[in-house]
Amino acid sequence: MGGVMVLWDSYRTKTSLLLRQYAGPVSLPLWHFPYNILMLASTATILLSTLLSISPIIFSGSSRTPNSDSALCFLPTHLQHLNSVCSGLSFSAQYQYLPKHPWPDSAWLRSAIMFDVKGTVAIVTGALGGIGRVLVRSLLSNNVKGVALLDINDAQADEFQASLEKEFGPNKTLFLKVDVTDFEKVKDAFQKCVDHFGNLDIVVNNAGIIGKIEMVIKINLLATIQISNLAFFDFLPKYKKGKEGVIINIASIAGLYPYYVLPDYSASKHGVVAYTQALGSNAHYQNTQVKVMALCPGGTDTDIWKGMHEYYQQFMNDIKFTIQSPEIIGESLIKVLKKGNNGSIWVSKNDKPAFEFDYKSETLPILWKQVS
Ligand SMILES: NC(=O)C1=CN([C@@H]2O[C@H](COP(=O)(O)OP(=O)(O)OC[C@H]3O[C@@H](n4cnc5c(N)ncnc54)[C@H](O)[C@@H]3O)[C@@H](O)[C@H]2O)C=CC1
Ligand SMILES: CCCCCC(=O)CC\C=C/C=C/C=C/[C@@H](O)[C@@H](O)CCCC(=O)O
Repeated sequence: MGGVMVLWDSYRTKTSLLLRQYAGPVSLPLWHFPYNILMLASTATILLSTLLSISPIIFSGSSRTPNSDSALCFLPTHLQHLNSVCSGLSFSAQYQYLPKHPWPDSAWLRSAIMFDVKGTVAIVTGALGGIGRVLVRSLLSNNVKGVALLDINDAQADEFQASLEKEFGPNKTLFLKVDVTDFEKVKDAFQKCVDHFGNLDIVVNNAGIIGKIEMVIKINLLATIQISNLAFFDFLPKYKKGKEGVIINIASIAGLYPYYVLPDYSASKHGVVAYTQALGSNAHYQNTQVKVMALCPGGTDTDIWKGMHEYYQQFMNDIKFTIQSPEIIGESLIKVLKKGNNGSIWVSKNDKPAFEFDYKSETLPILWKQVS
C-alpha cells in the first residue's frame, strides 16, 4: 500500500497490531498525543501527501468511545482508496461517523457513506405500543419498502395498519402476532418477513415492559439478546439489500444511570446497553457488516407507566424529569440509523433529537451529584 497513514487510538495494543499488519511506507503512531496535536499532525500529513501526490489514510480506531476523539478524516478524493484499505481493517464502520471539526466534508461525501434507509425492510417489536407506533411511522415516512410489526397485542393491529395504509399507501406493513419471549415464533416471524418483503435490513428491538421481575428480564433483556443474535448472525448478513444491516435496541436512560425508582427495569436496560456495546464492536462487524446501536429514551408519554408497582409510586415525585412526547423518538431513530457508529449509544430526552452518549462527560457529573 502506498501512502501515509496516521493512526490514533486510546488502545495502544490494537493500534500497534494494526500498524504491524497494515502500515504503509510511512506510519506515525500517535497514541499518546493530545487531540489537537493529532489534528495538526493529520493536517500536515494531508498537505504533505497531497503535494507528493500520494494517498493519506488517517483514521482513529477507538471502537469503545466513538465520539469526538474518534474522528475519521480524509479527503473526498481519497475515498476509494480509503474504502479499499478500511475494508481490510475491520474499521469500515468508523467512517460512518463524520468529524465534528473543520475537515473536508460535503453533502456528496455524507450521502456516499451514510446508511440509506430508503427501500429497506425493517422489523419493529412492540410495534403497537406508544413508541413502537412512532418508530414505524418514522420508518415509513423515510421511504422504507416495508415494516413487519411484531407485537403480542393484536387488539388494534387492523386499525393501525389501516391508518398506515391511508398515509403511506398499500402493502407497506405486515402484522405478526408474536410474543418476543417465544423464540420459535420469533424465528418464524423473521422468515415470514423475508418471504413477504424479499429482504431484511433493520431490526428494532423495542418491546419492553415494567412489571414482574422475571418478565422484565425476559422481555427487556433476554429477548433483546436472542433477537439481536438471530438478526446479527442469521438474517441480516444473508438478507440485507445493501452493504450494511442495522440493529437498534431501544434501551432507556435508566440503562445509563441507576434508576432507583425501578431497580429491576434499570438492571435490564443496563444489560441491553452493555450487550449492544459488546456486540457492536468492530471485531464482530467485520464478520457480518451489521451495526448494533442503542437508543435510550428519557421518560416518554406512553402506557408503559401504567405497569408500575405501587411500592415504587412513592418515589416518582423524587425524580424530576420531563415526560416527552413519543414523536421525538421517531426522528431520533432515523438520525441514529443514518449517522450512528457501530456500538454507539444515543439518548433522546426532553423532546430533543438524539445525541450520542459520552460516558466521560455525561455520567460522572451526575454520579458525583448523587453521592455528594
Ligand atoms: N415510555 C418511556 O418512558 C420509556 C420507554 N422506553 C422503552 O421503550 C420501549 C417501548 O415502550 P413504550 O412504547 O413506552 O411502552 P408501551 O407499553 O406503550 O409499548 C410496549 C409494546 O410492547 C409490546 N409488548 C410487551 N410485551 C411483549 C412481548 N412479550 N412480545 C411482544 N410485544 C410485547 C406491548 O404490547 C406494547 O405494544 C420499551 O422497551 C421501553 O422500555 C425507554 C425509555 C423511556
Ligand atoms: C415507570 C418507568 C417507566 C419506564 C420507562 C423508562 O425507561 C423511564 C426512564 C425515565 C427516566 C429515568 C430516569 C433516571 C433518572 C436518574 O437516574 C437520574 O439521576 C439521571 C438523570 C440524568 C438525565 O436526565 O439524563
